[in-house]
Amino acid sequence: MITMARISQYLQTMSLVNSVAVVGLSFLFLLIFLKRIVLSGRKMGSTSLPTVPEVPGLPIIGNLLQLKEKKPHKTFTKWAEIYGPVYSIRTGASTVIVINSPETAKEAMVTRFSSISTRKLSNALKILTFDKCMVATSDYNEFHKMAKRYLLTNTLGSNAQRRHRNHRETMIENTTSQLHALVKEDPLRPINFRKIFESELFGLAMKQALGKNVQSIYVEELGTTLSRKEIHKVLVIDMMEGAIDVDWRDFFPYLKWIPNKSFEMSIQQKHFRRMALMNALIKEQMKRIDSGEEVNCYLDYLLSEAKTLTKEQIAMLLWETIIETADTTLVTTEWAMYQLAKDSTRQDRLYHEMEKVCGFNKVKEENFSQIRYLDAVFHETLRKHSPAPLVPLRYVHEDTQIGGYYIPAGSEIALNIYGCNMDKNHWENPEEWNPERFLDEKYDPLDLHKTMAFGAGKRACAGSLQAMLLACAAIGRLVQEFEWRLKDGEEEKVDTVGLTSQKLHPLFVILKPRN
Ligand code: HEM
Repeated sequence: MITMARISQYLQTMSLVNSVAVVGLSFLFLLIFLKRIVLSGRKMGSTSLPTVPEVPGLPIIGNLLQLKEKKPHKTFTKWAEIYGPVYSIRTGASTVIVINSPETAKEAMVTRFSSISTRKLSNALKILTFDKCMVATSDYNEFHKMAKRYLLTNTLGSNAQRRHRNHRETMIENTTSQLHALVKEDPLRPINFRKIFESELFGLAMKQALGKNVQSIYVEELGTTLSRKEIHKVLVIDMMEGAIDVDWRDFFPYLKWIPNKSFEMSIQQKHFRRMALMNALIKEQMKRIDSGEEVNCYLDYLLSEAKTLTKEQIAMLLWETIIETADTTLVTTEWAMYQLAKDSTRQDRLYHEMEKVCGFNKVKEENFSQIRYLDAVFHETLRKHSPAPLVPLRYVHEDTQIGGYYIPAGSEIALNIYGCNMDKNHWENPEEWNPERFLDEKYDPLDLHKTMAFGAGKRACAGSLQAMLLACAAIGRLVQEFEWRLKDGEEEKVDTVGLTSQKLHPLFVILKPRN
């Protein structure tokens, strides 16, 4: 009986095992079948294409250790020589497709834009951009379109730039007269060019945004009065530093439940101080507006036109124009003056070409299109010293293809503008600063996109016109007024720092006024 019972139990177990096995096997076959269908479906679409080459890395952390030094654009460019213009890396849990040639970058930014129009922000940038509440970091949505329209209409479009011309002229006059005063004091003393230009540029940024070049302000939420220098630090310097702060949880989102207190406190504090200061600056200007005094500036425009925006959104959009004006144009102008001070032959050439067009008159914006060499100096500086070397990461929200490779949804895209502008297949001797390359007939003097410096497509730089007008006016006038020479030992100081390619060491020059 016992044996029979055991046999029967055995048979029952076996039949259960069999049933489970049959169900299991059927499920497995179903999975294989479904996978085949999915794959064959993909084959018809983008996945008949090869996957991108991978840069070998380590388990779990991927390529993070290889990116320790803070200039990933340079590492990416070196890898492009080994793996080609499109390759993938792993930063912890994320796969990032890095694009390094002008052709593939244009394909990504223009042709494939609809599949990669959203942003992937680091934890620091999520806080500092008030969760994408800026034109430059928002996704391509209704907010973006509305905010960009406001920005172009009041500040950055060509009509708006015409209306702001007086600010540019004042800025250039102030810069040159301060330089003249310093040279008069001591003709041989090296001058810190950045100190003067940075302050003047920041003044212009505040006038365009708020209608006033504020010298100091009491900030109630901070319980203190901030000087002009402190205002610049809170709105520009701290923000640029915070933007590249790394939270290790960016790379391992599955560990986001582990607190990273020191990181959070530092970023939240920067954000709090920036918002407190913006609120105080806005409040002060509201008093002006309430007293009936209107000024052509972004604040007045947003308050009268953008009724649906919240107080925080207005503060963020105003701050956006301040930081964007104050940083990249400084980077470009400082590098251009470094190159010209280093190269007296090219400096003389620029001077004489301006003389041919303007005689002894001060160079004006109307003259720019006739002075091809000025345009060439500007574009060559943008190419060699790409102020925005990496575009903030984009997110691939549907399968797509770039450069003949299959790019799966869920990847992130890093557009290496520096790599595009240094691509040996596109530029002869890319390491050389050679404005003459842009004198070639094939370049249209009015084209602001001779290099990839301003990006491309729907998200191309909205401030390219302003950047060109400011940088060319400054470069032109500075060379008309002075002979530039680098301070001894300055030539080797070519290292960069930060999110943009700012010179690590401020530019020190010896100036000789021209008669
Ligand atoms: C030499 C100076 C500058 C360079 C090299 C530069 C570079 C860039 C680049 C590469 C992008 C594209 C980002 C992307 O594709 O995601 C961009 C976007 C943008 N830039 Fe600039 N920029 C400069 C100056 C300025 C200035 C002066 C402003 C404004 C005051 C400005 C405002 C913007 C805005 C609003 C966007 C976002 C456009 C959009 O998303 O539709 N930029 N810039």
